[in-house]
Amino acid sequence: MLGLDDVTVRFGDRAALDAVDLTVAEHETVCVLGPSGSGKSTLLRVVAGLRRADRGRVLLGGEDQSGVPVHRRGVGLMFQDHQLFPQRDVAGNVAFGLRMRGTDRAGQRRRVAELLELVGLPGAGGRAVSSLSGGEQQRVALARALAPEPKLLMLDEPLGQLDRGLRERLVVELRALFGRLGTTVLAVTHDQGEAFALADRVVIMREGRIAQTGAPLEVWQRPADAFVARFLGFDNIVDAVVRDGAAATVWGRLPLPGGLPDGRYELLVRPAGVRLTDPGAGRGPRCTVESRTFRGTHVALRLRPESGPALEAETGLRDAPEQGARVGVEFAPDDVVVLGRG
Ligand SMILES: Nc1ncnc2c1ncn2[C@@H]1O[C@H](COP(=O)(O)OP(=O)(O)OP(=O)(O)O)[C@@H](O)[C@H]1O
Repeated sequence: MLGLDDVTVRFGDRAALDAVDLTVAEHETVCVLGPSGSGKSTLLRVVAGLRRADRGRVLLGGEDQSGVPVHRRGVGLMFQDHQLFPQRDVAGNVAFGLRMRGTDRAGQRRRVAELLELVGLPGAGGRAVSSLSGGEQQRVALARALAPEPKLLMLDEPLGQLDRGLRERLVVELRALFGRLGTTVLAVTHDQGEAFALADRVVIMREGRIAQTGAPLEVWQRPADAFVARFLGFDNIVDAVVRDGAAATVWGRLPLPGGLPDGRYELLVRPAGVRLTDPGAGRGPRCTVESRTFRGTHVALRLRPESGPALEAETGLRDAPEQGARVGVEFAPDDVVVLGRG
C-alpha cells in the first residue's frame, strides 16, 4: 500500500528524515513512536505530500507520488493542529469529504450520524465548532478524516488531548473499526500505551532514522538496543562481560538465556525479572528500597544496591516492602535481554 524508499528530508543541514525505508501493507495499522524531534510528523507530511522529499521516493499502491498533490493522493489526514472549518457546524465538518465525493444528502446524514456516534458525540451534528472543547474538536476531526473511507488514513496524535478513559475506549473502538473497514493506517503518537494497543506494527524513530520496527509484543520483549529499551521506559541496562555462559556485571553475575558467545554486551533486566528475597538470601546484590510507586496492577520499586546503579523491580500489591527496607534479589534468566555488543 505504502512504501518509503530511501526518503530524506532536510531542514538546513539537518536531516529530519535520514534515508528512511518503510513499507505499510494493505489493512495494516502502523504506529510511529519516538522522542520529540525524531522526525515522526515529517514522515507523515512527506507521505501526505505536504512536504517534498529531498531524496528518495514515496510510493502509494506502487505509484511514485513525486509531483502528486495532497488532494490527489487518496489519503485521509488528521493532524495535531486539526483545523476544523469554524464557519461550519459539526455535521458540516464531518460531511466535508463526502460532499467532495458527491455522496447524496441522505447518505451524508447517515454517515455523519454513524461517525458522531462512534467518536462519542451522538447528536452533536448541529453544534457550532467554537462551542466544543479541545477534545471534542479532536473527535470531530477524527470523524471527518474517517468519513470518506480513505485507502490510507494518517493520524498525528489522534487522541492526544483526550482524557485517559475516553482514549482507552477509543483505541479499542478504532482498532475494531479499522479492522471492519479494512483501513490502512499510519499513525504518530507520543503515547506508548496507545501505540501498542492500536498497532499491528510499531516503528520507533530516533533522529530521523528507524531504530526498530516490529509487532508490539516483539518490540516490547526484545528491544533492539539501549535507546529503544530506555524509550520504552526500561532502566535496568548494564554492561556485562560474558564468559562460559555467565555474565559479570556491577550487580554481580546475571543468568543468561543461553548460547551467548563470550564477549562484552549490554544487557537489560526487565523489572519483572528482579525477584525479591530475604536480605542475604538472593544471589544478586543486597539492596535498600529507595521508593515504591503504586501502578494499579503492581508496585514499582526502586532499589539501591550496595554496588552499581539503582535497580527497578516490580512486585505484587501485597508483597511490596516498605521504603527503607533491606532486601535481597535474584535475577530471572527469562527477563534478561541482550541489547547488543557492549
Ligand atoms: N519547518 C521546519 N523548519 C525547520 N526545522 C524543522 C521544521 N519542521 C521540523 N523541523 C525539525 O525537524 C526535526 C523533526 O521534526 P518533526 O516535527 O518531524 O519531529 P517529531 O518527531 O514529530 O516531533 P514532536 O513529537 O515534537 O512533534 C526536528 O529537529 C525539527 O526541529
